[in-house]
Amino acid sequence: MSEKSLNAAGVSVEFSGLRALDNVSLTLSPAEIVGLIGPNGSGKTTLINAITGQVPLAGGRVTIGGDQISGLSPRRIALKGINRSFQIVRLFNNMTVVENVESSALAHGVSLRQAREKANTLLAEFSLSEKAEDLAGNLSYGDKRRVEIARALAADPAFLLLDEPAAGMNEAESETLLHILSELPRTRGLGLLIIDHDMGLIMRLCNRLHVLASGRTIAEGKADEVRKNPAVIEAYLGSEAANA
Ligand SMILES: Nc1ncnc2c1ncn2[C@@H]1O[C@H](COP(=O)(O)OP(=O)(O)OP(=O)(O)O)[C@@H](O)[C@H]1O
Repeated sequence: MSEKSLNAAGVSVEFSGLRALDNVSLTLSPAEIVGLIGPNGSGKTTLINAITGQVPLAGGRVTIGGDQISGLSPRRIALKGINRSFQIVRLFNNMTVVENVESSALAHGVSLRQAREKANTLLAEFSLSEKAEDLAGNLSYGDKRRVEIARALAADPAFLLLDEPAAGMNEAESETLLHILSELPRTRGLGLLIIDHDMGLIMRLCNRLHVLASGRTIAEGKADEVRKNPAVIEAYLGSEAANA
């Protein structure tokens, strides 16, 4: 378990002259859950892409415990302890559920036996044991999402960055997911960064919020305070959410 924080400092990203992120700074500590929110196109996914090395930085740096990771390949960054999920689920549909989770552990250098053990433990934790031998492609949407998170955890990350993990889930599925995610900081000392448009889920899960609008940070801090911030209400939340 890492006691080091993940730190994005003054991060900027440009796409053909468009500044998608402008001087954004965010810290994620072990065992905390931060919600990354903002209107469509405000730069949330781009910030995850910048941290995980999927897009190059036009400015700033990303460090873990002071060691620079920006500039490394996505694979090297993953090996430093950062894992992520995508807006659209990415699984090996023709492999079984247990093979999907196992392959992620194997890619991080454990033996086949250890990988199988780890996969089985994770599937039990995620109430997916009964589906271990099912083809991943045949699962319901909510189950696929959970397998994706189990896959990410099989790599034993110190930080997990989730891009709209509850998108497309029904109420029961998102309730199960919320329960699983809320336990991770305590059980694994994991730092979680979560993008989601479901403010109910975000408010129940997150200790802190970071709000982007047009690629810039417009507010950050304790969830209760941020949701009352007039700039946030104007840019994003609407008075309804602020009163929730
Ligand atoms: N690969 C890319 N090439 C060009 N422009 C991009 C690319 N990725 C993102 N953008 C642009 O950068 C801006 C930020 O996009 P991003 O996907 O990070 O926003 P977001 O806050 O995650 O949005 P949403 O809530 O809709 O997922 C948008 O204007 C988007 O069109």
